[in-house]
Amino acid sequence: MHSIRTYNAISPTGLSLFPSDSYHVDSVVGEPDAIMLRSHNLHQESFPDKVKAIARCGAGVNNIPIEQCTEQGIVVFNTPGANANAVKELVLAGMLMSSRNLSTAAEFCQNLDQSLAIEDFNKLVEGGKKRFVGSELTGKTLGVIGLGAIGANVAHAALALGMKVVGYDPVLSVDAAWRLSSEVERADNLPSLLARCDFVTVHVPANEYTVNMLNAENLEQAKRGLVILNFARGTIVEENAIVSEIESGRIHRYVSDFPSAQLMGREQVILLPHLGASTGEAEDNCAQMAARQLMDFLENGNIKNSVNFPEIHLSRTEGHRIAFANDNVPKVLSTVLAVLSDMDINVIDMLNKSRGEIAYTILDVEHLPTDDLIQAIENIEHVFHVNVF
Ligand SMILES: NC(=O)c1ccc[n+]([C@@H]2O[C@H](COP(=O)([O-])OP(=O)(O)OC[C@H]3O[C@@H](n4cnc5c(N)ncnc54)[C@H](O)[C@@H]3O)[C@@H](O)[C@H]2O)c1
Ligand SMILES: O=C(O)[C@H](O)COP(=O)(O)O
Repeated sequence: MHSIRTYNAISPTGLSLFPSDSYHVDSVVGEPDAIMLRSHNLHQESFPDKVKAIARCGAGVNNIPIEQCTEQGIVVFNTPGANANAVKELVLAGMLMSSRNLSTAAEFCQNLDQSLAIEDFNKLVEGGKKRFVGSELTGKTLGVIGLGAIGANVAHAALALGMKVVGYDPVLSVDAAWRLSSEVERADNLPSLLARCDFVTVHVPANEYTVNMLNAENLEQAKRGLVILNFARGTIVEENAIVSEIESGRIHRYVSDFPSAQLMGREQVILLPHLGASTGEAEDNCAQMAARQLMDFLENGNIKNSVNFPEIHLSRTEGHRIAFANDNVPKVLSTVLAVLSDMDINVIDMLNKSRGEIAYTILDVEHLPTDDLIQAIENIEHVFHVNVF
């Protein structure tokens, strides 16, 4: 029986994929084999030795101590692209809310004097509307920072609306580059992107390289009337700089999914309660993908969409499976194979992959591995987390 501890509201569509006769899934499991979560912060928590994997139902993994997990041999998964459409739609909503002044216009209507006679009421409506005259998206320029799953979706939707799109992503993967329309122009740096855009949207992960990526220095180069959209993480945009450029009139609107006390109460700021991935469809997609990845790992040792371990898939053979992780240094695999050879154990199939400082091997052997064999592999220097499937 595998036990999975959950945090946050995870879609039942995903949780129901775990067969109840072989999985115990609950929010109160004390010593789980794996953890499944959304934005719950794990940074202050320690993980019992039994924990083998953590699955983030979503994209951002800044709530998980990845380095600590890697040291403990815990495989961390996320679900790339599973909520990208939901975020794209909210970015479009944010652009429309800003360009047509929708939040202030809607608030104006909610506060109209209901006691007025119908003619006076209508006069107020018609008279008031000139305060909210907006502009159209077609023909405007959108800057997209980070052209991964969400950024590419947003870029393509903006092109379809007749906008020009400029992208900035110096670490774009080859796969992501293949998916991107050739109509997306490339900016070499942030100041040049900011200088020519009417809207700028950020879609990069929160990490040490992206803290305050939009800041006082580069926002000084921005075109007047700029709308900035932040559906990535609060830390990516320097709030003090946003506030001062709002006060200078350079920034027309700041739309953020990450509210803070400093941003509240300003007409030019539209705040949402981290709603980007909160659609039924995205929650289902993320939970299903996370559940499938966890099951394939816990049952077969295969790894797909991990942020700290190599991708690896070995189809099951008739044999018995052993998988182990080790420091990515010479001679570990040959030592393991020598142990098998000394014990007269025949290897049917094998796959070894590495990623940075971690190596991971799946071995299918002819006979059921004994405790002595597992102990012998565990005793080899640099090997950690040996599992039998
Ligand atoms: N608001 C929400 O609810 C919500 C939902 C999903 C994702 N997110 C956030 O959005 C982020 C992006 O999600 P995604 O699914 O597009 O991820 P992704 O991994 O598909 O794309 C991220 C892109 O950022 C690029 N990048 C990384 N560092 C960069 C840098 N320093 N400069 C420029 N580009 C850089 C990468 O090359 C990649 O193309 C997530 O990490 C998460 O924090 C928020
Ligand atoms: O990184 C993500 O996928 C989003 O921020 C979604 O977070 P949530 O699952 O807590 O809504």
